[in-house]
Amino acid sequence: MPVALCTMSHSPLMGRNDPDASIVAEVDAAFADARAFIADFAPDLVVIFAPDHYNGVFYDLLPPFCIGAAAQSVGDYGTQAGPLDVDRDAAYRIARTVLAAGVDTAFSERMHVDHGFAQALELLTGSITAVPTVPIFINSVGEPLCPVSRIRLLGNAVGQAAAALDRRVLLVGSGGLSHDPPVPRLDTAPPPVRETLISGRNPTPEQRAAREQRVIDAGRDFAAGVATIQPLNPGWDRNLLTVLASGELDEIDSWTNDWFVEQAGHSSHEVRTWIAAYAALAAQGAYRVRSSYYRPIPEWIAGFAVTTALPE
Ligand SMILES: O=C(O)/C=C/C(=O)/C=C/C=C(\O)C(=O)O
Ligand SMILES: [Fe+2]
Repeated sequence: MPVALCTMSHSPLMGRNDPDASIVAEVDAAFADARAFIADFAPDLVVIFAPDHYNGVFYDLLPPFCIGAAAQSVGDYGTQAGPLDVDRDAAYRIARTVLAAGVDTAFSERMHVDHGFAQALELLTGSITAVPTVPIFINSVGEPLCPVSRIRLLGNAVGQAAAALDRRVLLVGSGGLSHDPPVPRLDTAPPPVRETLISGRNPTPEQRAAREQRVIDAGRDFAAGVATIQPLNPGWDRNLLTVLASGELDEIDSWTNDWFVEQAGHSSHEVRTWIAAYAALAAQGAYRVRSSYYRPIPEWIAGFAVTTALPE
């Protein structure tokens, strides 16, 4: 069945701590191109892989993956709040195929998602309900993480499931390339923050605003060169884009989780969502990258990229 792919970095700092207007215009043009590509493809189902940033998934029960049969967006960083238009039947069909392939995904009838999903759906399709969706969470933040080789297997199984649906399926991956924003970590967080990582659902508006302001401040400091967070790594980012475009995805299996962090920061694990989306596309045969935009954008704490691809 027809498939197409669009992968994109997200950043909660877009519109909150913008780079020079010429760079914003360049990114806007990349998204306009992606939207035109998607409109031309006319998907009737979006399968989106995205991470969570302790808004929907916590250490009280932290699976490596979760397929949502129903999901609602928490509305962080000004993204749309409320239910996604989840295609429940497609979600179950995909989950059955993934489990049959030996990939032990979790499953949810009440998934909570954050800007990782919502920003991508809004930017690419106009809203969180524009096209029926199957949201697939990939843990990219809460260590310990599974080896990245499992992500390729997940993507492959999702791609096989997508092929068996009689649908026009857009595969989306949402996550930054090299970046190390100040997402708290369980082993270094002070006790009150640690508790929010374990069970922090439904913060008060004041608590959410304080978290968001901390990230905005970090973006300002990073762009000013005075933040203590890890630099972006454009060389690493460009190599990743080259490998994804080459179709030689099994090369990625040897990359260790520590190497991702050393090279590209903790949140570079978010490229798991890209790897899954490309592996899903590869499940249907050879593919060709149709467009690839990249720029390191310190104001957004992001190696920022947007790609589109189609089967050959
Ligand atoms: O500080 C917190 O509690 C949360 C921080 C974030 O949610 C940061 C998110 C940053 C991204 O999504 C990104 O990929 O840069
Ligand atoms: Fe993120």
